[in-house]
Amino acid sequence: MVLVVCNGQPERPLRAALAGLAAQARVVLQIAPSLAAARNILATQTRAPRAVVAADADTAAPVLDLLEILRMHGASAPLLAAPAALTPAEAAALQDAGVEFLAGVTPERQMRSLQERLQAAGDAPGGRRGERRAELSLDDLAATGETMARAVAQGRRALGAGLPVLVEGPSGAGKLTLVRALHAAGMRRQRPLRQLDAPMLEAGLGAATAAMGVDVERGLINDEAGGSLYLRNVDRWPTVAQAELAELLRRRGARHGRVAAVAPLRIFAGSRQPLIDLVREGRFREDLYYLLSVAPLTLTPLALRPEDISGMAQAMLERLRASRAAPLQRDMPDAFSDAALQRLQSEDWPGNASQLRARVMRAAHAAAGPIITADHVAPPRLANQLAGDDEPTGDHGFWLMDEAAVSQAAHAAGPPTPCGQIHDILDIFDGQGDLRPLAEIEAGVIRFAVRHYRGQMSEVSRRLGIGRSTLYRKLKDLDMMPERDALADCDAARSWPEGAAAQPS
Ligand SMILES: Nc1ncnc2c1ncn2[C@@H]1O[C@H](COP(=O)(O)OP(=O)(O)OP(=O)(O)O)[C@@H](O)[C@H]1O
Repeated sequence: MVLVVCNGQPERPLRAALAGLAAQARVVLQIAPSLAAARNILATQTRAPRAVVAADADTAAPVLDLLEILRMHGASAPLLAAPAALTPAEAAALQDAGVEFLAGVTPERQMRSLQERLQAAGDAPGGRRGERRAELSLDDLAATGETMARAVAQGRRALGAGLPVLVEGPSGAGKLTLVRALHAAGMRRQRPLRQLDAPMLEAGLGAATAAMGVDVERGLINDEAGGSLYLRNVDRWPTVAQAELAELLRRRGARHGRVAAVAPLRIFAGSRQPLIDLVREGRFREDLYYLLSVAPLTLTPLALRPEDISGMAQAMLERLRASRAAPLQRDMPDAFSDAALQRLQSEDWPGNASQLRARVMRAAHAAAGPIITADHVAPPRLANQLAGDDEPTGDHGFWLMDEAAVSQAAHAAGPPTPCGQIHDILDIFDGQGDLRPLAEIEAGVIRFAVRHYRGQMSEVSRRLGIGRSTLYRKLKDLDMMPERDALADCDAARSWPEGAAAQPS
């Protein structure tokens, strides 16, 4: 699915170009005529978009706002835009944010550029092509806050012992950033850090590693690939791939025995959910869990570690400055006011570090002087609306090419708080005033309960009076598994144990 965000219903030339794209590239397009509509689609879709297009944004601000919404929902899809009039500073701000530019001045040419981009992305599933790499070192990370400092210290110990490292934490918490820094600090830094992600594994582990140019046997068992391998989102790996990986790691262990510390390939794994919970629920192989979790590190949600926020925001700003050419740095702020930092610390950050980064970029762009003030870091106007500060705009319509998504999104359209209100979700009547089928009402109740109890599945199952396995089966039937479901994502922060610090390795 490609999400196309417009300012109002698209004009005729854009509509024609979109129709052409849908037909030629055979992609499902979802058109959101406002940022609020885009947010609703992201909150209700079970499949992440392949790409997001800010179709008629002329300036940098709405594109950066959209980026923040994407980060809030843990969407790592590339964001593409074709703003007509940008100052060099605005262009640099968008580039820093990883926004890609569509070529051409006409909608038709721009959509052709999008089509080429989608084709080019076909060989990089799961990759984050839109994200510019400006690595943070372990020292940089350790300086950002207590939780990070603890995780870094434990990570360093694991590096020294040559142990596989499992990093757990919700979407956008900084797992990959930590893994990159650990890789860069280790003995294998001259060799690449490769990533294997769940979407790459549909055809099995062998096919996925072959696509990376690595033979499973030689690369992963005999370690000829060298460098590091990051097993991203292992909590979402298909069962077959879990079995293949467990077998490979066992054979690798048998081969290297106790000399794993000097083996040329280091294994990292990342999980958005506490893996042990999945083991208990029978959704993750126990043997694989023990193979991967020799040195577990936990990055709790940002909301649970407000002491990390100012250090992270400063680090993000510094990195942003460093990534710009010297003449452009002069126009950039270089510090936050105390009030700005306090404001950042007072927010919930459901999208964690990803969302914070998007906000910092937006603030750096908005600030005219050397200091970022509290006003600059205020949530985008849309966030205020969603938090109920403004009147609802009523602008939640969709012009969609996917019928299922229309009805799904229409159900959740316009929740006045980020977690919705009961009448938005539990409408037992259809548009004609007739009762909805029981299955639909039940789906609404489950959806509401997941939101209401902030993704805490044990609480949801207790309150609904059903077992956890029944709950998970129903979620699966409804295509609402928590990790895929932005409803739970909305409060993923609370599904992690409060105050859970990084575990000793
Ligand atoms: N300690 C930090 N300091 C500065 N920036 C950070 C820090 N941690 C994360 N970031 C930034 O936040 C963003 C999200 O981080 P990252 O991709 O590492 O999250 P993740 O937990 O791996 O996400 P996902 O679960 O979606 O894969 C990145 O842009 C990264 O640069």
